[in-house]
Amino acid sequence: MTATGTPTAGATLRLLDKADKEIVKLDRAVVGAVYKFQHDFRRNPESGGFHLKQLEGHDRLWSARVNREYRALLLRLGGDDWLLVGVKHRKHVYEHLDRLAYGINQVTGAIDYVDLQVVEEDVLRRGAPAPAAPQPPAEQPLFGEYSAEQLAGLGVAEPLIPVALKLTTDDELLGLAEYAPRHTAEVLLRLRDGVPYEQVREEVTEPVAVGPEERIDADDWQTAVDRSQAVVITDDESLQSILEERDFGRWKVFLHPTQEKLVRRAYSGPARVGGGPGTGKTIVALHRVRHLVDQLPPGHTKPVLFTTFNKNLAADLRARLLSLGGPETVARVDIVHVDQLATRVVTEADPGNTKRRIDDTQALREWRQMLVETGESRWDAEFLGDEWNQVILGQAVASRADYFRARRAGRGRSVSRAERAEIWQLAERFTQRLDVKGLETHRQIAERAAQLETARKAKIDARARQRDERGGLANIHVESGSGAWLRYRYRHIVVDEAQDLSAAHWKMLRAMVPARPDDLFLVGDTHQRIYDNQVTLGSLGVNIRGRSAKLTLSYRTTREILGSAIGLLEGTEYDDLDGGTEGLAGYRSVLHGLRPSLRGAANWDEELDFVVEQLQAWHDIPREAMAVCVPTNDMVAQVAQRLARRGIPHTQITPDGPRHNEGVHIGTMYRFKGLEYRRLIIAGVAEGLVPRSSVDAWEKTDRSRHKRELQRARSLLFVAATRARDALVITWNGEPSRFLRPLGTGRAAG
Ligand SMILES: Nc1ncnc2c1ncn2[C@@H]1O[C@H](COP(=O)(O)OP(=O)(O)OP(=O)(O)O)[C@@H](O)[C@H]1O
Repeated sequence: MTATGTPTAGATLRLLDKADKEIVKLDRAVVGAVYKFQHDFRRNPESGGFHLKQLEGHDRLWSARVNREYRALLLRLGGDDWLLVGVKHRKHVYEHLDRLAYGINQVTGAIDYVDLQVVEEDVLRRGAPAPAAPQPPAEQPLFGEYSAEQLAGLGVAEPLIPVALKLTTDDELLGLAEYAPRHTAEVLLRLRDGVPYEQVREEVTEPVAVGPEERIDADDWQTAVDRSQAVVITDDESLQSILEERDFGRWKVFLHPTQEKLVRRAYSGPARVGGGPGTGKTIVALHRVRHLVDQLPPGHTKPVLFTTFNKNLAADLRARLLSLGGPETVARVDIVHVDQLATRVVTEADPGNTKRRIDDTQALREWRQMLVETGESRWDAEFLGDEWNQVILGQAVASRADYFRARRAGRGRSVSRAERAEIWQLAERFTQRLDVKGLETHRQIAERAAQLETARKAKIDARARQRDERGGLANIHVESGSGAWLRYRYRHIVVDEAQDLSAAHWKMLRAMVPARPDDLFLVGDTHQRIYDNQVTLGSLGVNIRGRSAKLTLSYRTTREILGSAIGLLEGTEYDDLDGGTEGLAGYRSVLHGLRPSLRGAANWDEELDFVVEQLQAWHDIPREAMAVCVPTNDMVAQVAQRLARRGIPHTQITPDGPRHNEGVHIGTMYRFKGLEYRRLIIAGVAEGLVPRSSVDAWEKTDRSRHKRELQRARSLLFVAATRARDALVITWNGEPSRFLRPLGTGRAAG
C-alpha cells in the first residue's frame, strides 16, 4: 500500500540502536544516500520519491526508497513519528518478510527489532574473529538449563529466545550479542559468564525493567520508543556523528537508565559514582552538570564548578559540555582544572606572587641538589620529598611541634624524635630554598589554597551564625575593605578523575561549597589512580557514605581487551576513596573484537619496526584514531623520529593535549588519562621500564612505598590498556613486564 494523504510539514525520524552499526557496514555510496534520505524524509516523508510502502503482513513496518538499490525499513510509531530500524538491498526486502520481527519488550518496555534472516544467515555463521577459546561439544546448548520463560523474564527479546536456546558455541553467542538489542546481549553474556540467574535479574534486568506501577501497553509505540535505545535525528549532523562514531555520537542523546538515574537523582550530600574504565563516568558527570544548571534560577553567575585533574582534560570537558548543553549551559559553569583553581585562590590572596610553579619531579630534583650541596647523606631525596608532600604538606603541619605530633601512617619506615627534628630542619631549609629561587610546588599551592578557603568558610559560617543570633538581616556580607560579598564560591561542584585529587584539593573544594543537598558529585575509578594521592574522603569532610554508586558496563572496550586489562590488576587490592576496598566485580562489556596481541622484540630498534609495521597494517582507519603509548619521554621522541622516517604522520600529546589533530598520537602513559582511541599500541612494556627499575629499590628500605609504587605503575599500564576501543597491541624488548604475566607472557603472576 502506498502512503496517501496530504504532504506534512515534517516528520520525526529516530534511529534504533544497532541499526547504525548495520548501516555503517554498507558501501560508502549507500551511506551517503542514507544521509540524503534522512534529510529529505524528515522534511516530507510522503514525497513520492520515497515510494513509501507498508510491508505486507506488517501493521507498522514500512519501506522507503534510499536509492535505486537500497530501501530503508521504518517502523511507524504513530502519525509522522518514524523509527529507522535498518537499510536493506531491495532484492532482500520482500524475500523474507515473515522473518522481520519486532515488538514491545514485556520486561523493559522498549522496542526490540530483529531481522531473523540476518541473524541466521549472517550473524551466527560469521563467528568470532578471535581464535576461539575451547568450545563445548557442539550438541550441548549453552543455555540449555534455562527455559524460554526464564529468558523472557530477564528481558531477552522474544524473537531471539528460540535462537538463544539453540546456541552451542561462544563464537555464535558473541556474534549474536553483537547484533542483538543491547539488553538481550547483556543478559546472555552475563548468564554465559556463569552469573546466577537471580543476580542477572538484579544487576542487569532490574535497572532497566519497567516498574510495577507502570503498565506496558503493547500498542503504545511512542512511549516504548522513549524507553528504547533510540536517538532522534534532529539534523544532518546528528546522524553523521553517530554513523561516523565521532565522540558525540549517541551518548549525547542517550544515557543508559542506570546512568540516567545517577544524573537526575537528588542527593542529600556528597555523592560518588565509581566504575571501571569506559563505563561512562565522565559522561554521567557531563550530564549531571547540565542537569544542575537546568535547575538553577536564571542569572549570569557561575554557581557550578566542574573540575578535573589536568589542563587538557578540563579543555576536553569544556568542549563536550558546550556540545551537550550549548553556550547557555557553559555560561553558568566554571570549568577549570583543580591546580588552576588552587592557583587562582592563592593569587587572589596574594596578587603580587610571581613564583614559578613546579611539579613533584622538579621538586625531587631540588631535593637532590640540596642534599648534594649540603653534603647531607643520611637521608635520601625521595624519602624527604615524600615526607614533605604526604606528612608535612599533606596534613598542613605548620610548626616543628605539630610535626612531632603528626601521624605518619602508611609511610613505611618509623622515625625517632631526633630524626623528626632533623627532617623538620631539612624541610625548612628546602622551603626557604624554593622561596629564594622563586619556586613553588603545586602541592604547596594546593595546601595554601585549602587553608585560605577553610578560613574563608569559617568566616562565612561565623557571620551566618551571628546573623541567626541577631535574628535577621545584620550586616554580614561585606568583607573588610573590599566590599565584596562574602559567600560560598559555588552552589554545586562536580569532579571528574576524583581518584587523583589530593587531600588538600578535597579540603579546598569542600570549603568552596556549603554542605547542602547536591553539593559535591564526584566520579572516578581508584584502579586508575596514577598519582600518589590516596585519601579517605570522610576524614576530609566529604561524606559519601550511603551515596556511592558504581557503573559496570563498559561502552569503550571489547570483552577481550577488558579481560586482559583486568588481568593486569591480578592479585592487587584497591580502595574506595573512603577507607574501604573496592573491586571491579560485575565490570563487563557487550562489545566484541580481537584478542589483544602481545609481541616481544629482540631490541628497541626491532620493537620500533613492529610499531611501524602495525601502524601501516592499520591503513583502514584515520591516523588520529590510533595511538602509540610508551613509558618515557625519550621513547616518545624516538617513536616520533621513526614514524617521521617512515612517512607516517604523527603528533605528540603534550600536557595541553595533542599538538595537532592529525596523525598518530604519541605520548607517555601519563598523557593517556581520560583519552580514547580505536586502536592502540603500548610499546616498551618491559622489566626495567614498567615498572621502572628504581621502584624495586624500595623493596628493602620501605616496603609500603614499594607496594604503592608497584600499584601505581600497574594502574598506569591499566589506564593505558583501557584507552583502546577495538584493538590493543602490547610490545616489549628484553624481559616482558611482570605485569603481563597473567596474560601469558611467562610464569604465573607472583
Ligand atoms: N550510554 C552510553 N551509550 C553509548 N556510549 C556510551 C554511553 N555512555 C558512555 N559511552 C561511551 O563510552 C566511552 C567511555 O565513556 P567515558 O569516557 O564517560 O567513561 P569513563 O568511565 O569516564 O572512562 P575512564 O574511566 O576510562 O576515563 C565514551 O566513548 C562514551 O561516549
